[in-house]
Amino acid sequence: MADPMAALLPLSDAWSRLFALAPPPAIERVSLIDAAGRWTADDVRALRTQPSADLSAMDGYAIRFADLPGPWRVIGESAAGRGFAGAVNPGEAVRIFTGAPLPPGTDTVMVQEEAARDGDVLRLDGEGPAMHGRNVRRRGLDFSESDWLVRSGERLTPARLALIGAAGHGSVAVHRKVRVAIVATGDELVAPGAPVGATQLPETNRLMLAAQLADLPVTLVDLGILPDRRDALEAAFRAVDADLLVTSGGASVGDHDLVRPALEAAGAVIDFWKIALRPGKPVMAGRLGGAVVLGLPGNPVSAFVTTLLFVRPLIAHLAGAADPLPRTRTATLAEPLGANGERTDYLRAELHDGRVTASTLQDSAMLRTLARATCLIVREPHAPAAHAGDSVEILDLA
Ligand SMILES: Nc1nc2c(c(=O)[nH]1)N[C@H]1C(S)=C(S)[C@@H](COP(=O)(O)OP(=O)(O)OC[C@H]3O[C@@H](n4cnc5c(N)ncnc54)[C@H](O)[C@@H]3O)O[C@H]1N2
Ligand code: MOO
Repeated sequence: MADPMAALLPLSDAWSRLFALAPPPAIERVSLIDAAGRWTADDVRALRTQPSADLSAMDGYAIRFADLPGPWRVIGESAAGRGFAGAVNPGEAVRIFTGAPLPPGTDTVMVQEEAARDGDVLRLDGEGPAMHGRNVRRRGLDFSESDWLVRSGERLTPARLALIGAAGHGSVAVHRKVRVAIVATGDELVAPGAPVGATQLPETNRLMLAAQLADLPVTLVDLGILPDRRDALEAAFRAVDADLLVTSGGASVGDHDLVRPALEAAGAVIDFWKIALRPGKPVMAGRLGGAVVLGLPGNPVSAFVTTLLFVRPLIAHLAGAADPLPRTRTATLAEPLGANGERTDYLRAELHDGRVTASTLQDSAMLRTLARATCLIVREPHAPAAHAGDSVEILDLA
C-alpha cells in the first residue's frame, strides 16, 4: 500500500481511515426530552397501537352510516379521554369531539357544520358524510404494537422523537455525547474583539468551529489559543481529556508548523497527513491516547471545509450515525468551470434559481466569499472543463 504520509490521500480513503480510528461506542439511555439531534443506538419498536381505538377526526355526531339521511335522537356525548359508555341503536346519535372514541354501534362522523340540532333531535343540514367510516381514524392507522418505527443509527429528529413517545417509550438508547476539545495555534492570533497589532489578526476558527458543531451532540472543551512553541503545544496535548481533539493551524510544512511534532511528542500516532483536497490539503488524523485527533489547516476557509468534511462526519460517526457523510445533490452550472487538478476541489459558490456560480476568488483565506457562499461545488480530481448548463455536484451550506 502507498505510504499515506508521502502521497496525497484520496478523500474516500481519508474518510475510511478516519472512521477506523473511532473507539467502540459508549451507549446510554436518555429521556426523550434530552435526545433531540442524537442518533439511536437501538431499533425502536412500538409498545402500543395508535390510535388505540377508532377515534373521531372531527367535531360532530357519531352515527350509523346506514341511518342517513336521519333524523336521529342524541343520547349522549363522547369527548377525548372520556368516551360514551352505552351502546348506540339504530336512529340514535352521540355528540362527539375530535380525538374522542367512536361509541360502539356507530361507524361514521357527521360534522357539526352539516347538522341541525333541536334539543335531542338531530337532522341532516347539508350533504352529509359521503361514505361509511367518514371522519373516523381507525385503530392502528398510525402504527400497531410491535411495528419497527426507528432503526438504529437514524437521527432523532423532532418527528421521530414524538413517534417514539407516542409508541409508549419515555427514554431511548443513544451514544454518549462526544467531548470535543478545540484549540487554535498561532503566535499571530488574538481573541476576537481584542486590540489587533500590525502583525496580528483576530482568531476566528474556534468560534466558527463551535458554530459549525452547534446542532451536534457534543460537549465542547475550549483549550484557547496556543503559541507556536512545541513545548507549550506538547504540554497542552498531553493534558487533553476528550473523545476528539481538533486543532487549527500549524498543520503545514513551515518552520512554525509544529502541531504534528508536538502531537507525536505527546504520544500521538498520526495515521494520515495531507489529503488530495482543496482547500484542506494539510489535514492530519490520528490517535492521542483515548482520543481521535484531527489537525485542521489554519486558513479559515480550509478550516471551515475540513470541519464540514471531517469533524462533523466523525462526530456523527462517534455519535452512532449510520450515514455520517454530508449529502451532495446536483445543480446546473450558470457559468463554465476550468478543468480540475489532482485534488478534489470544493469551490465556494452561490445558487440562484437552481443555477450555481462559483465565486471568482477561491483563496482559502477569504472569509467574505465564504460568508456569501450558499453551497460548495464539488469537483472530482481531474474533472474536465465544464460548460454552462452542465450538471455539477453541490454541497449545500446551512
Ligand atoms: N511550502 C508549502 N506551504 C504551504 C503548503 C504546502 O503544501 N507547502 N500548504 C498550504 C496550504 S494548502 C495551507 S491550507 C496552509 C495551511 O497551513 P497551516 O495549517 O500551517 O496554517 P497556518 O500557517 O497556521 O495559518 C494559515 C493562515 O491562516 C491564519 N490562521 C491560522 N489560524 C487561524 C485562526 N484560528 N483564526 C484565523 N486565522 C487563522 C494564519 O494567520 C495564516 O494566515 O499552508 C500552506 N502553505
Ligand atoms: O489546501 Mo489549503 O487548504 O489551499 O488552503
